Amino acid sequence: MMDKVDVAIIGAGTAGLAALRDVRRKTDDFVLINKRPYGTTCARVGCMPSKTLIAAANAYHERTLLDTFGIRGAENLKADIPAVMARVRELRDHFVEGVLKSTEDLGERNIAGQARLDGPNRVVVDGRTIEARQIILAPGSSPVVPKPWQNFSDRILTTDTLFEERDLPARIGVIGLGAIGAEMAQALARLGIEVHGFDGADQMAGITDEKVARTLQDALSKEFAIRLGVEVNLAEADDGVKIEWGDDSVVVDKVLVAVGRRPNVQDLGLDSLGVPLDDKGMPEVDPNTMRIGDTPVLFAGDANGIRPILHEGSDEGHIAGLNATSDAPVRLDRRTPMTVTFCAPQVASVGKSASELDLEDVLTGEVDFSTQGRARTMQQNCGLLRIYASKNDGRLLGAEMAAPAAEHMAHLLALGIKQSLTVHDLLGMPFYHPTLEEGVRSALRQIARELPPCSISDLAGCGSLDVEALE
Ligand SMILES: Cc1cc2nc3c(=O)[nH]c(=O)nc-3n(C[C@H](O)[C@H](O)[C@H](O)COP(=O)(O)OP(=O)(O)OC[C@H]3O[C@@H](n4cnc5c(N)ncnc54)[C@H](O)[C@@H]3O)c2cc1C
Ligand SMILES: NC(=O)c1ccc[n+]([C@@H]2O[C@H](COP(=O)([O-])OP(=O)(O)OC[C@H]3O[C@@H](n4cnc5c(N)ncnc54)[C@H](O)[C@@H]3O)[C@@H](O)[C@H]2O)c1
Repeated sequence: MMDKVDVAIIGAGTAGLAALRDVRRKTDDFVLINKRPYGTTCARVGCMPSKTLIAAANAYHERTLLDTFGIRGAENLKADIPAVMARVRELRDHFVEGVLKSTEDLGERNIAGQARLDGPNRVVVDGRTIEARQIILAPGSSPVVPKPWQNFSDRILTTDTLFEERDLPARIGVIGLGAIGAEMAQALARLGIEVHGFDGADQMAGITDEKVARTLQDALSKEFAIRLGVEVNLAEADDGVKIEWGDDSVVVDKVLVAVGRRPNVQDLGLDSLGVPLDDKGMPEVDPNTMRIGDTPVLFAGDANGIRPILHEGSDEGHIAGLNATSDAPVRLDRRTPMTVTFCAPQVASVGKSASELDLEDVLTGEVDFSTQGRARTMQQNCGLLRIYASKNDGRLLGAEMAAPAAEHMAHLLALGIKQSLTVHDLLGMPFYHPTLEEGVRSALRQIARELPPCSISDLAGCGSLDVEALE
């Protein structure tokens, strides 16, 4: 049987659904093909259940601060892990249900099955061939579990299985301390589990600024064991899994593998497109149109490996949807880069990261949150924020931070970078007292001291009082 449609979308994740929204505005002649399960990585096994678990862990962790606030009796609090996990799933189910509703009116245009390209205008799903004028690929990504570790079967967890656990064991190893590993290792530790975290790299959570990386490592090391720059091996143990590194080892009950995610392209038929593929089997994609070369195929979301985070995947779906339904190419500028990792202190990067700049060649201002007034009142006085600005004109270039409420400061700085603002422009804004944002002002003022002074009639030139309670 051969069907013909205007647009075929492969993948009903965030990118695919964003594409669908734009395609539907122009035509009803489409199909959405999705390999089960439905519900998106974000809602089902990603952003939402992970943040729900983190919220529970942080709520329980607050008890460690209560005595200092003068609030007694915290030692009687207990984390009921089965109840914590049940709430994660309950909320997860709610989020997934909302996603499922968004496609329930598609009828036969919603096809459950694994799609494979058969040339630039054909998709095969369960033996059915569909010819499409334009094809949008959005098949997402999956957790990587190195082959030898797969032998440890149910001792191995990934974020595809973690949230299904009814209870959690006493000892968990977390291998890979990128975004997922840093978030989950700390959450598990805060729930009272003995956590051993490992990463092959020397820095965690994607931080590239060495000073910020060290601050994060010092902070997280107080909560769980961290070994960086190590190569680990797994071995059988009587009562669990032995994690070995160098001459050392530790036995844990389960291991959460968080060493990255791989694009779901293995059986996608990209080789049938007739375009060059790199050594990972990936084609080149124009990030402003999402088109693969001159083909009628657009490639969006985690699977293209460009910016594998949610708002970027959603943008890419939008760009792909526009291009699949317009006669002329639609080129969209991409947003100011921004990432946030939801550990505590939160990690964020905005604009250019330290690794993309020559730090000798830019102005750098920083604030140490250990002595920042508002952070101290809340017992969140831990972290470092570093801002980078151009030596020529003081224009903001980027920032990296491991700081309290970094998610909010990152958005503020992203606005400044997007608007091409200078350090003095930002210092001209109001900074309310006492806020964590006053920390941003301290870092900006440090940079401003390296720049020609602004006019005496400009409040941006107003300096610091150098008094903790007043900054
Ligand atoms: C634990 C975790 C936490 C995260 N936290 C955050 C966060 O806090 N903030 C953030 O920005 N990002 C976060 N992310 C990343 C974010 O979830 C992803 O970037 C986003 O969900 C990717 O969306 P997508 O549409 O590309 O893929 P997906 O949502 O995975 O959708 C792809 C769909 O395609 C289907 N599919 C695959 N192959 C085929 C095929 N051949 N045929 C048909 N269908 C196919 C899949 O089954 C799936 O339904 C997190 C990810 C994880 C795992
Ligand atoms: N808050 C967020 O935005 C958020 C949260 C979770 C996940 N995500 C996204 O999900 C994706 C996957 O996250 P992730 O943390 O799995 O991947 P990642 O690539 O961010 O981190 C993987 C980490 O594993 C380490 N590693 C790789 N192989 C290793 C090995 N054999 N032994 C020890 N360490 C090893 C790497 O050095 C790296 O630090 C990312 O693209 C991320 O952006 C985002």
